[in-house]
Amino acid sequence: MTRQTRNFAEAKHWLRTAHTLTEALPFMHRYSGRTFVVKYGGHAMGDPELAQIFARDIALMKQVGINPVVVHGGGPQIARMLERLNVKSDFIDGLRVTDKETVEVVEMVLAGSINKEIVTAINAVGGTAIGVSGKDGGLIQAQKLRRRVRDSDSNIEKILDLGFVGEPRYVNPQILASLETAGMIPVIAPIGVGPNGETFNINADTAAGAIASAVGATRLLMLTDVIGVLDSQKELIPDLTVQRTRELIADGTISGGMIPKVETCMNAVENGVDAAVIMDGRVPHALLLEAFTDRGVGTMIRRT
Ligand SMILES: Nc1ncnc2c1ncn2[C@@H]1O[C@H](COP(=O)(O)OP(=O)(O)O)[C@@H](O)[C@H]1O
Ligand SMILES: CC(=O)N[C@@H](CCC(=O)OP(=O)(O)O)C(=O)O
Repeated sequence: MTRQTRNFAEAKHWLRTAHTLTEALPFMHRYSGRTFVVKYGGHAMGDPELAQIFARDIALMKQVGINPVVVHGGGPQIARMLERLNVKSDFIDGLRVTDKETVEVVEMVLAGSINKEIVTAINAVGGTAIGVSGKDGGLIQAQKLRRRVRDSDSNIEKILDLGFVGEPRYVNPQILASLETAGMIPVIAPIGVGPNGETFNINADTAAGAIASAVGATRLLMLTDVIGVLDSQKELIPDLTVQRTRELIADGTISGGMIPKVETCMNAVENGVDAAVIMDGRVPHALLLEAFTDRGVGTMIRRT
């Protein structure tokens, strides 16, 4: 690249670039040494160009002193593999009913191909990423998810059986601290290990929330394929408190797949995470905009 600036337009472009860099400096200071847990959803990782930008942003965060921890999903990718293998799959309340055969496929796709793709992409742009599943080092110790539901006909409460769907019981922060000390970026597949060595399929949002709380993250960033939480007029809500979020669930403004997402965020901010942001993973460099500018993107949820 030549160091000569050829004309006025070019000079203006470089000045803007310099301005952006100086604008980022206070944020780099503020977040140096802090942990950002980034949930990278299966829908957000569909586009190869965006996947490369994501990898670059994660490597850059690490380079400037933030400690990024990536927790990935892969719902659509699991669905494709199950279809190829002719295994039927159902969802209840946004969670995949997971029998023995399904959990093997889930682990293969999440801890195998997807995890290594993300690791390879980050390493290709100069980061040092290490792929782990919740089984490695006992990182995510899980138990069978027990969710109470009320039968609409009999009005009797029962426990929903989703098979090998798990919920985190304990996240071992030591493993992540060791990787941080060694300058490595953890890339975590949301697979948990049970008390008897069972494999559990954990919703990636839930896993990211539990990890963020366990390490006392400064931010939990949830990359999805909507711009954030929308109000009843379908406009973006930039900021929410836990109380306001509960009201929006109660009045039906927040519904469907957004409910477990905001619940994860509320849980995280009530358990030591400074703030959680639901943001659009389809926007190039959404992570950098959130971390290094005062024009955050998406919806930020705080405790109060
Ligand atoms: N108030 C709301 N604001 C934004 N999205 C909402 C809202 N209520 C329901 N949703 C739905 O939640 C979906 C996001 O959840 P989901 O599809 O489970 O995300 P992911 O696959 O990234 O985990 C949106 O696509 C939208 O259809
Ligand atoms: C229990 C459960 O539903 N697990 C999810 C795990 C992957 C995931 O959560 O991926 P996304 O973030 O891309 O949706 C599943 O089997 O699809």
